[in-house]
Amino acid sequence: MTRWLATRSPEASPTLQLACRAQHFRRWEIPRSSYPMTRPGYLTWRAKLKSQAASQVAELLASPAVEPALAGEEIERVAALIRKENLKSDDETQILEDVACLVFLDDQFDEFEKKPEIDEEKIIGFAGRDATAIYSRVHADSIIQTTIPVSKRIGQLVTSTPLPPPVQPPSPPPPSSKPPLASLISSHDFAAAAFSSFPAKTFAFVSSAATDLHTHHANTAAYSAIGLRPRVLHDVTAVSIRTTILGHRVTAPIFCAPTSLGKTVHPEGERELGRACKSLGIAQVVSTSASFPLAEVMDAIRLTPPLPANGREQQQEQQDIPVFFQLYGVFLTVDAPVPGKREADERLAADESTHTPMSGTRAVNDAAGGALGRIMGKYIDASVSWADIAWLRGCLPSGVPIVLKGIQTAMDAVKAMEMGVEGIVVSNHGGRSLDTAPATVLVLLELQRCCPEVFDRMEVFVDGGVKRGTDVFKALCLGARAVGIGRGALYGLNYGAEGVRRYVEMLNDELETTMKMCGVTSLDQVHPGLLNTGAVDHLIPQSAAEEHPYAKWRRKPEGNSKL
Ligand SMILES: Cc1cc2nc3c(=O)[nH]c(=O)nc-3n(C[C@H](O)[C@H](O)[C@H](O)COP(=O)(O)O)c2cc1C
Repeated sequence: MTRWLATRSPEASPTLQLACRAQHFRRWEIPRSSYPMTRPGYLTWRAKLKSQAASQVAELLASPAVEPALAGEEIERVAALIRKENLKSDDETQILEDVACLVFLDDQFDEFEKKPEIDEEKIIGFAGRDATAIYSRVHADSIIQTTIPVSKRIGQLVTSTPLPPPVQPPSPPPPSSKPPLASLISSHDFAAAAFSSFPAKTFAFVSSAATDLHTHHANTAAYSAIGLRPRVLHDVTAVSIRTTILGHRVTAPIFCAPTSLGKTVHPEGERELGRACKSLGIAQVVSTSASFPLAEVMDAIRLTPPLPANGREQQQEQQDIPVFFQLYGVFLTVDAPVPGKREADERLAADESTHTPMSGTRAVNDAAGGALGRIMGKYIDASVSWADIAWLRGCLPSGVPIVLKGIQTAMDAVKAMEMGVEGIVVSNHGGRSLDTAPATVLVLLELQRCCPEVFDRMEVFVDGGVKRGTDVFKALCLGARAVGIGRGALYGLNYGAEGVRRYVEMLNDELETTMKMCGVTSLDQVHPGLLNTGAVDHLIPQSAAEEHPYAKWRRKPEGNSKL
């Protein structure tokens, strides 16, 4: 359906695209045999299919799991299209009907024609009436004659009727519906723009998270559940959000978290992200699964001219922008010994030419799908353990910091501190690894409660679900040195470096506003007392112990059972 929609209507609106993909939603639930094999039976069956698919799809689209959320009118429009309302007067409904017909011609016509009950008159009727009408609308004889080779017969029937002269489709195909960058003013706007303009597979790969998405949603929801305690009557004329990360000065406590396969979003992928980070004066962590080798990312960064210094005194920082990987430090991701099960990514086949030069692995599809996330599974070593941290330290030149990314409990934060690493990222991979793992801001609270000393002995970073300047502020109040942005940076990258800059500057502005409203002017003034965490306190473990607080029963080893 998607392919034929692109042919029939390259400029199809996002709602039409959705309706097109969803029009046969759970069709198998109402088999044709459940209605009499007569024409009235057929028509009733079709009407039932449409109304059931429309209401099920509307229900699904309204669920909180759908991100970014769709407006009620958009959902209603998708449902109306699936119901094929106003077929004669609504151009989009007509396009949807045409696409269904084209799919039939392409895929099912030959089988249909062979059925004994289908006589010549019906075929000629269908070809002369329906197919010719579509043909006239599409205005491109190549569609029927060349791209449906199996249906030669229909081609003959159609082309034997008088037709308007073929008109070439507009070239080049118009760009997908991407709103102008200047119209985007929130992280949600960027996500919506990505939804309407990324190819379906790219959006599935970037936005997806593990299984039922609980952790993915909890990351953001936990920030909303924490309240601010605004303080008034402080002089907040000038605020500074500058800080340092592992000894390097940066203009904001925000960094681009490592994300793989940047080319799926922008042809210059991580190189373009690097240009944006350099001109912003913020840190970038480059993934081992980047679309470019590290040296090429570094070249792009080196060649990026610094922007003129602005109010945040960027110029000095631009000489010293930390790129973490193997230069300024090593971020070792520890929360994904195996890839998470990301079903939205799994369901759509991957482009098998997608590969990651640093790991040397490539996308592969099979009957179950083709998650791009599987690429990582091909080189991750599930046997890596704490002992390897000491080994890694021995391999690195002295002074190169190690940061463990993916710490999710006080126990592991303490262990990391004892191993002497310079930093940790409290992260659950943006909810992409293990569903129902805790929201990361709650893990910061756990560290505050159970092992506050870690904040003095290492730099603690956090990522996951940060969508607002208030989120950044809350993380910093709870001891984070800086926050990582994963998906958001890729949604910005949809518009190139300029988009990433707009995205980060938008968060910076929101952060500054929050600081002013809370009566603080620099990041060394933030502290947990500026927050009300009452709504989540009961979720925070009481100690850094392995034991469950009260459930003590343990399974007996096999063989000792008295039963
Ligand atoms: C498309 C995508 C690819 C990612 N690839 C990596 C990766 O290669 N290595 C890694 O440590 N984390 C990876 N992550 C996780 C991010 O570094 C980060 O932890 C997460 O995205 C933060 O959550 P957020 O997207 O809600 O900001 C990836 C995340 C996304 C969305």
